[in-house]
Amino acid sequence: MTGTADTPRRSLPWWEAPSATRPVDAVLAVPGSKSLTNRYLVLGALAGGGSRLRAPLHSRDTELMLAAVRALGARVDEIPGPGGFGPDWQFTTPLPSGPAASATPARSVDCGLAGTVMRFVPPLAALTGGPVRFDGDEAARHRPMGAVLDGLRALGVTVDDDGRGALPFTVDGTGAVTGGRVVIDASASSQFVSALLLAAARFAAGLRLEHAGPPIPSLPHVQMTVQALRAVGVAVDDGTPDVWTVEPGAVRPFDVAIEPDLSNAGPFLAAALVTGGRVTITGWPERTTQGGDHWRRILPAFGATVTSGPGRLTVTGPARLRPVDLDLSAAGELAPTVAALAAVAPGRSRLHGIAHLRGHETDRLAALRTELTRAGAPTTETEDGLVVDGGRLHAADIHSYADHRMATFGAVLGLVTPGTRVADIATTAKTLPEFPDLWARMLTGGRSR
Ligand SMILES: O=C(O)C1=C[C@@H](OP(=O)(O)O)[C@@H](O)[C@H](O)C1
Ligand SMILES: C=C(OP(=O)(O)O)C(=O)O
Repeated sequence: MTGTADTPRRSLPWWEAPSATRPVDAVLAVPGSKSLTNRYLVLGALAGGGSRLRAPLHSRDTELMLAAVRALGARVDEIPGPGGFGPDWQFTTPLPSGPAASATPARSVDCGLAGTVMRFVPPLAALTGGPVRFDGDEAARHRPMGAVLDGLRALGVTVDDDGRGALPFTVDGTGAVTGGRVVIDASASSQFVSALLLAAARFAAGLRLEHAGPPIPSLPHVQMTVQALRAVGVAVDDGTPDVWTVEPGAVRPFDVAIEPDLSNAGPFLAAALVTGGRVTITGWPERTTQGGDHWRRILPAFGATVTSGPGRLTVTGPARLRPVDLDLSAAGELAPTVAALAAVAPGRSRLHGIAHLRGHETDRLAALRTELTRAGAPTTETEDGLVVDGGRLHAADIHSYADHRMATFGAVLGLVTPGTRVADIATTAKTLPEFPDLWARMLTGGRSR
């Protein structure tokens, strides 16, 4: 997979983005959270047998995580689930730990373009005996991960890479990790912290993790990690900012229902705003650590009305969107959808706190600047965000850079610009393979589940 903001891939099929002929009015269920699914796959590999994920997300990122924990020796069965989005996953055997019985051939983990796989799995690999080679898509080799590799080295783990602090690399586990104190700079990704915390209860001395550097982005995701660990009996102290202590101990088997992915709900909610319509997402949790819950604060800034009832969230669009000035540091993964809304809102919008998006699936600040400008919303990059002059969009061919959220960003623009095409809509399979179908259902006033 290649393509940067300035040299997008050119040979991909184009998707004719449907435009909205009337305000959308739909009630939709979205599949499970990528972030929760991949955390519980890691925790299931560390817990005793029997752990079950109900209604997990089935998508490229989660199938890659499943394949990774299986490659490391965990056994996971598929069990028919009640929902409409695929089977449950049940662990029968966790990861083997301790030294390899004899010299084992290197196992390999394909990270695809999944940040959660490339960051969360190396500490697991260190707990198993023998070498594990990690690689992924070409674009994944540009995503930062030096803090995880250096953190593991500081904890006594052997890691071989080519010195760039990125894929590909090999973790040569002895079957045990000493653990102790480690200091990292997690300003490029909250996943660096989550990665080390998730496996830490199995380190002999546990972990005292300290962050030193500019602020950590996406902090709700760290809170999600802490909460998931506590739910499976792991003692975590997060009482001091930028310091986490994890006590060594067992990870308890669990039975967990995965919440819907609230970040993936975003483009559907955005459809209500740009068409002056109404969209309800079912299964919206009352309390959650998902960054996608920030839609409740973000969408009203554009003039939308957000109401929630038991297990649902309804968004009603205004007659005309207002421009915004938003700090998205807590929920950077929402930025492409927010940028699409800013492009529709007449006037100048400013998005900040998202410098780390340069290390996401693609350099998202460059990609958004390029595509917004192409579609008639002149956009400039700042040190940590974007300035978007919205309100005068026209049809365009939107490049998606192998980035699921750039593809759904294009779909939102397409609602209000007949003739818009989006490259490689299939890239949405990273976290939402059902996207084109759900989008079509939304536009025909559909209900799902
Ligand atoms: O831990 C997680 O599940 C995630 C953390 C965030 O990463 P960053 O901190 O790199 O933004 C988020 O953007 C990503 O989509 C998922
Ligand atoms: C940044 C994202 O993904 P990843 O988990 O690959 O970092 C994302 O989904 O927006």
